[in-house]
Amino acid sequence: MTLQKVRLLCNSIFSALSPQRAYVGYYQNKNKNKNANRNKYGDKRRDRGGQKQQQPAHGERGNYTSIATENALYERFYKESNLLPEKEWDDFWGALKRTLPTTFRFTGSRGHALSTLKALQEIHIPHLQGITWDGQLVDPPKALPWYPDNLAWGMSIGKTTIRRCPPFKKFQNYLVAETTVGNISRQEAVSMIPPLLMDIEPHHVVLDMCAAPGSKTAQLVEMIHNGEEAAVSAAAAGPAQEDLTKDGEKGGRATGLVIANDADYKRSHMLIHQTKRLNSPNLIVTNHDATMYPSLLISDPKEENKQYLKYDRILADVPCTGDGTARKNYSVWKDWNPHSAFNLHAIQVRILVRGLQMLKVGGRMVYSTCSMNPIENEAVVQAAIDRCGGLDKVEIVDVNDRLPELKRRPGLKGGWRVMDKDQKWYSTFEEVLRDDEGKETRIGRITRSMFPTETDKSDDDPTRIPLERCVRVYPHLQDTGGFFITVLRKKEEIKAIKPEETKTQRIASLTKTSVEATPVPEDAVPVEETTLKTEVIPALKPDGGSTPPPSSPGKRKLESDSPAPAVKKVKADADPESVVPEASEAAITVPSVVIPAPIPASTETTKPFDFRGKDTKGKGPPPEEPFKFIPHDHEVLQRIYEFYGLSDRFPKTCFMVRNAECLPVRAIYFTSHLAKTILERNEGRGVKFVHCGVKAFMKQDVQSPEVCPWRIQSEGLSIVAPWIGPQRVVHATKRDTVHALLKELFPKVGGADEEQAKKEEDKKEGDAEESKQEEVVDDRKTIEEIDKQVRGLGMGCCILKVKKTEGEFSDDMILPLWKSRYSCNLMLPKDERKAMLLRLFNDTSEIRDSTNKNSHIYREANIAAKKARELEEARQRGEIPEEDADQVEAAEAEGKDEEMQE
Ligand SMILES: C[S@@+](CC[C@H](N)C(=O)[O-])C[C@H]1O[C@@H](n2cnc3c(N)ncnc32)[C@H](O)[C@@H]1O
Repeated sequence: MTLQKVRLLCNSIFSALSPQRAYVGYYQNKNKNKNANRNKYGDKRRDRGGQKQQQPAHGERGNYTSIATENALYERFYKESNLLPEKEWDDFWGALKRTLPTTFRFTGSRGHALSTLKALQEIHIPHLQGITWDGQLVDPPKALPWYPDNLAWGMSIGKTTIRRCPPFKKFQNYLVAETTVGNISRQEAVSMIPPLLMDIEPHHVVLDMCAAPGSKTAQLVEMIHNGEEAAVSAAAAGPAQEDLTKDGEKGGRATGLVIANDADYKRSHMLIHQTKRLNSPNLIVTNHDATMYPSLLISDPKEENKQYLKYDRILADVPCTGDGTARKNYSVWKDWNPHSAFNLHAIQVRILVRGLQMLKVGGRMVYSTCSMNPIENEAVVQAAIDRCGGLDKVEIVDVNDRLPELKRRPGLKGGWRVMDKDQKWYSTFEEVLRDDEGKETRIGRITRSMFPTETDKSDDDPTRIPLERCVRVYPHLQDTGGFFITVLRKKEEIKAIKPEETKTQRIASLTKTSVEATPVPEDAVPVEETTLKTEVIPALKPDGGSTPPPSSPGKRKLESDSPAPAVKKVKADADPESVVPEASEAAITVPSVVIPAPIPASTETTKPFDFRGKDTKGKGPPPEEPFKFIPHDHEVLQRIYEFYGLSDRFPKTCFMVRNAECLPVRAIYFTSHLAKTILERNEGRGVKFVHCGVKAFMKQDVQSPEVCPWRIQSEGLSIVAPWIGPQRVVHATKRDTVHALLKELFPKVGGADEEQAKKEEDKKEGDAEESKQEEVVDDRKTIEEIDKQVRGLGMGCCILKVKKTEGEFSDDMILPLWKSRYSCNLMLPKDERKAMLLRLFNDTSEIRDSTNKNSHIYREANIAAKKARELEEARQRGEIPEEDADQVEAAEAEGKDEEMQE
């Protein structure tokens, strides 16, 4: 296995097992020196009084009773906020201090997820009931009652028990195996809620505005592909005329699209890793500031009446203080303060407003945070609805009847207060103004929109925003983190966005003088306004967007020691191409690209923080490789179609490569029609696309001209497999067949007659060494059910179709197979084989390699693998230019069979 592959595998295992830790890791790196003395929970093992903390038992999950889960201000804030009835306080606070149970979700298509779940329910759960360990009853994992189809589970058992207690140890092996191959994803329970309330259908165009690390994006993508397997199978089996959908996709494929975006360049790449395992051609990843997300062109750029993409569904899982994550995030206890939310409030409102602008009329937008603070929640919803023109334009959807088993509390109708940095409570903005006495210390950070506007309105006042329709989830209700969700529906097109109140205006109301009469130094303004003639997307530069994005807080946790952005005024540069055409638009005010510092003023520095994790003076990220679609009559595509007998109903126009010359040299990717339209129409407009397409075919060196050098890449298997002609398909139904293929590397095909013929041929050629090797006895058995079929196949890549049959398999399966001269081999990594053996056969024994590696059967693969290793080493020494890297990949592919054994 090459170093690069080892690195990639480690990364994906790491992020699959623990997306949250992957995120924390990124920030931990940034703060490496500062945190050098900290333990794995982020504390210094000392409480505030300097006492050494008690260490958790070796191997046990961090127990928050043993580290300082105390922050008097955090406690006071929520106690005095009166979010909950007094009698619930102890439960709430007690839950917040306990370690969060581990929760996980079965991923992939519904059918696939259900079959992985079946193994849990049938093989493991029966053995995990009524077990006592160290004299205590151990809780078995339990399905989260509110999650559909039992596809999400939780467990509170500690690691030591899992390791030592045999039934749990076996269960742990299953969890690790399935997580490694991406069938199970660890995700916090509350974080699974927002996508479930979005009502996504396979034709929807969905935008995930703040998507990294991508656990919710994964849910959205799965929803887009819901039912696709069955639809594609039916279409492939049915007549050609019936499967053309209105959106131009044929063959039952989902026509929708998910665009996942994150403003942080590094985190947008984390997003790619997280979603790659889904192998979706209906996904695009972008890297933009969501407050100014660009309008994407979908009409021909030359057309006069330009059309821009509008979304059926939008998720804004915005950056927030994350104070609902205290059960897993030690920094909340350490760093919480009331003013962290102040700067975030403005960004959150802008993200929500921008989302509502881009939403289709009738479309749904979900706003969520993992904070419990009303300033980041109800206040944001209220302000965004107001800025969009009120309840005529946007309504809050009542989702009380959804997920009936989910325990929740209604949003706050009003009455919340704002605590300033001196820990003083304010009920109205006017009180702040009065207190400020012209010193302008408070109003710089506290804005009018943070206060409730609906408190005094009666329930039947039609102008009252029904904030109680928002959803609050508290830790003690069902042993989760704290979370906030609101579902919004756009009722009418939003023609104008009401301006945010500027600091100038705030000061004007304070001093009771006119706005004009109150000059304010520009560099002291944390939030700017720019009045433009039309609704504008950010200035997109034709350089592919190398302009650094503006600063903003990273994830929900505020980085109190990150360098803060200098507050500066940025010109909102109206690109006429980027304007959303809206009839009768008068002057519309949009926020400029200035984003306030995410941290208290006292820690601000003048050095701008760059999302890319580099100083803005640095070079920035490398430009993304362009996305170029291959002409449908290209000879390479013709060869592929011919070799695999691909149906004419499979689209030839959606294959692309990642090089400016549009040359299929190494990998060919497949995308959906809509993704293609968006990539092509927005080329050169400065939209920062960082990912799209599923690797469908990879080039490799082949010895014989009749073998197609383009093998099907496992990522693209489920996309192309239904359309492959009979000449490259092997059929199986029996459990024994699949078991033998998984269990053994390179099982033999062909009878003794062919073996003998080969030996004689070798002898004739006088290959002494080869003859010597042939003397080694090859005692492998052929696999009866497929032996004849495989013998009849030409060499090269093919697929194994396993059909569900009574008493054998309950689900259909498709697996990649490679036919060599005298053997065949499933092209599956060892981890995947092991997971399947465990899932399908409850078999944990080692994979057999009864082959003689020196025999002629392996010679070709061994040579190729050696060549691949040498080339990779040379590349690492810098002896091979990157443009020749495809040779390395090809050699690797050739040696893939051999690699599977390593
Ligand atoms: C709460 S996290 C999102 C978690 C994600 N939805 C998930 O389920 O995995 C917020 C994300 O917003 C990103 N972010 C912060 N400011 C942003 C902005 N102005 N525009 C877009 N993304 C932003 C952060 O980099 C972070 O990845």
